[in-house]
Amino acid sequence: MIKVGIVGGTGYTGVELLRLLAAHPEVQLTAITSRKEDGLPVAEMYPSLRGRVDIAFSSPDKVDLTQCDVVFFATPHGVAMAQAPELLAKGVKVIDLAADFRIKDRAVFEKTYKIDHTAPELLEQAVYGLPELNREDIKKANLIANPGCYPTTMQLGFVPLLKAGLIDAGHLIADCKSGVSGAGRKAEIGTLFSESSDNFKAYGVSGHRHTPETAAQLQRYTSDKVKLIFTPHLTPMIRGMHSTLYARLTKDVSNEELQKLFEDAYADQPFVDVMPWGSHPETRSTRGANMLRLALHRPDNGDTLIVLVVQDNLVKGASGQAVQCMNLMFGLDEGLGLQTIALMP
Ligand SMILES: NC(=O)C1=CN([C@@H]2O[C@H](COP(=O)(O)OP(=O)(O)OC[C@H]3O[C@@H](n4cnc5c(N)ncnc54)[C@H](OP(=O)(O)O)[C@@H]3O)[C@@H](O)[C@H]2O)C=CC1
Ligand SMILES: CC(=O)N[C@@H](CCC(=O)OP(=O)(O)O)C(=O)O
Repeated sequence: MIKVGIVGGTGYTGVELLRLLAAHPEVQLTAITSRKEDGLPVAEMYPSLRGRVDIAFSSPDKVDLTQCDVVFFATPHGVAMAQAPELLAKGVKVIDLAADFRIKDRAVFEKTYKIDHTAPELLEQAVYGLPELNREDIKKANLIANPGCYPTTMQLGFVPLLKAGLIDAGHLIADCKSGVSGAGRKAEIGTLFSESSDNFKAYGVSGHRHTPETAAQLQRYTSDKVKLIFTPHLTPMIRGMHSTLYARLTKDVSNEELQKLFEDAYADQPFVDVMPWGSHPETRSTRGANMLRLALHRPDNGDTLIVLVVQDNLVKGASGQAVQCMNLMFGLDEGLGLQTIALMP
């Protein structure tokens, strides 16, 4: 059994990790932290876990995480970088759901997140945890930088086109919508029911921290300079993400060839579903499931290709992806514990 620790277990990605790991046949939940809820049984805070999770939260200063084989950080940016060096030195693998190790360039990280990096020596060894693009490196990794939720949709939608050299890398547009759980469980005015439930708005239009992360990753797949315009929106649903990606085709290519490109790219990827040409993927077709669905459109057969991408921000966009990485790191079947089908209706 893999002994698992979770730092930041009271938040949304933390409880989603618990839901997935409680059903995982190879995992023994060993430690879970909360700064405020020391001693509180997890199932008392989250009755959804009654009868399935029988440990209590511990204050981070009381828990010995070095007894774990792997520790997930479901914490705000800046927490994992403080603890990862010691854990790694003691042979504990680390999976960070925040951004501490996502951007290799320290200066870009510090400018984007406005915090000093306290473990820059680990940036090089950290592996970006997107299994569909980095599977072999993830298998060998000790430190995983789990991708952001929006970046997962943008990369899996744009990369096959960039790799094939079919689109203008300097003109990528991503118009993305997230459910409110994407902002986490902490209290904030913008996520109050009366602010977000009957409302729809863009945010971060002149610059969001996921733009440099995504652009740097996309750049790995083309020698042309990537220019990405990314506009996130907050949409009145709890879970779910819908990204509409626009790319300008630069080669003479048929719709059938484009569809085949995506089908071939994801043929052996259990958690990416390429839907029939012209489909309209719905966020609810992924709710609770570790699944990303996408579909292609080309209005008037012109030179603009549209890729529609949906996922559950908390599963394929965060905790499910993290468990997928854990499975790979420990030589397990990649899909272990991740077979839940989306809830309908
Ligand atoms: N929500 C989403 O859809 C996604 C989130 N992410 C990323 O995952 C991470 C967690 O997000 P989310 O679960 O939504 O956030 P939440 O705000 O819901 O939870 C954050 C958790 O971190 C703990 N925490 C906060 N500060 C510290 C600290 N200094 N030391 C130790 N623990 C701390 C809190 O617990 P307590 O106060 O009890 O100690 C809480 O359990 C973030 O970095 C986020 O950006 C990534 C992809 C998607
Ligand atoms: C709706 C909402 O607020 N979403 C968050 C993104 C959540 C996420 O994936 O982000 P990180 O792991 O990079 O923090 C935001 O835009 O800040």
